[in-house]
Amino acid sequence: MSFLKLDNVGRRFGALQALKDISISVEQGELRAVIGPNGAGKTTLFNLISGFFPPTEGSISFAGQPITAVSPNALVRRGIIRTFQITQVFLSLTVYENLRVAVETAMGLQLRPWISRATRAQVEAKVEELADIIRITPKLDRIVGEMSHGDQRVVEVGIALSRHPKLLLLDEPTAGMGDQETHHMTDLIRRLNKEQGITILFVEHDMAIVFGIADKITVLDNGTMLAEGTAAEISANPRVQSAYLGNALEETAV
Ligand SMILES: Nc1ncnc2c1ncn2[C@@H]1O[C@H](COP(=O)(O)OP(=O)(O)OP(=O)(O)O)[C@@H](O)[C@H]1O
Repeated sequence: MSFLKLDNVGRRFGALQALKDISISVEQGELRAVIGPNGAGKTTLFNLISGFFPPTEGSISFAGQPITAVSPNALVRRGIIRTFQITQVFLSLTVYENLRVAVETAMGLQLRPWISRATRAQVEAKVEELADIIRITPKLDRIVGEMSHGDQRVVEVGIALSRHPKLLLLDEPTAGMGDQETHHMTDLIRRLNKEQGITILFVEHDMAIVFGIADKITVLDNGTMLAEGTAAEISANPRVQSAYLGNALEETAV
């Protein structure tokens, strides 16, 4: 059984057919990249999966349950987390404080006037665990607003993790990052998938990253699904080459 399944999904905005006849199956534990030129429909696809708006055609299921018309908040509770959706990075707070607020919120503690010492210790342990996973421990006392863009996005991922995602949707996770930050984020994505077992769908323009880490790649073009397959299959697909990859493939020498 597919973990995430889209059956003939389409989305119209008035006269514009932004997505048409999209059928995708993602297995549990998969690391799936979604690629395509600007306007191909990648963000629209994420909006549909995360419940921002429903498809105008077709159906979506997750973990065997239909989710076609389920609200974003209900989907978060079911484990579908899109980074910005729950990302409330407080720029004036430290990394530690941001993670602590996220953990307290996830544990339903935010409205409690008083938290026991045992619960406080539990929160602290969880914050330290998250910091360790995202490799931010040395920067826990830094004010988030004073950190680099790359570090801020890593903190966002840490906050997303506090909600125990089963399916994590990352929209251009390395956009605007330098080499070192890109490497950190790419390594984080891979570890979340391989070590934490989180199924991940990510939109990415950097083909070296896509071909380097994705188990499978879905290629969208002009609202339709052009191809789906492993890196080797996609790089050998003539339709993909002519529609999108072209020189990018030669440059990464896949
Ligand atoms: N809410 C909306 N209302 C109207 N049109 C929309 C809406 N969202 C997306 N579109 C249109 O749907 C098409 C697909 O857009 P989408 O943002 O999904 O593409 P994309 O692949 O994410 O592009 P990019 O790589 O530039 O982010 C575009 O023509 C866009 O203008």
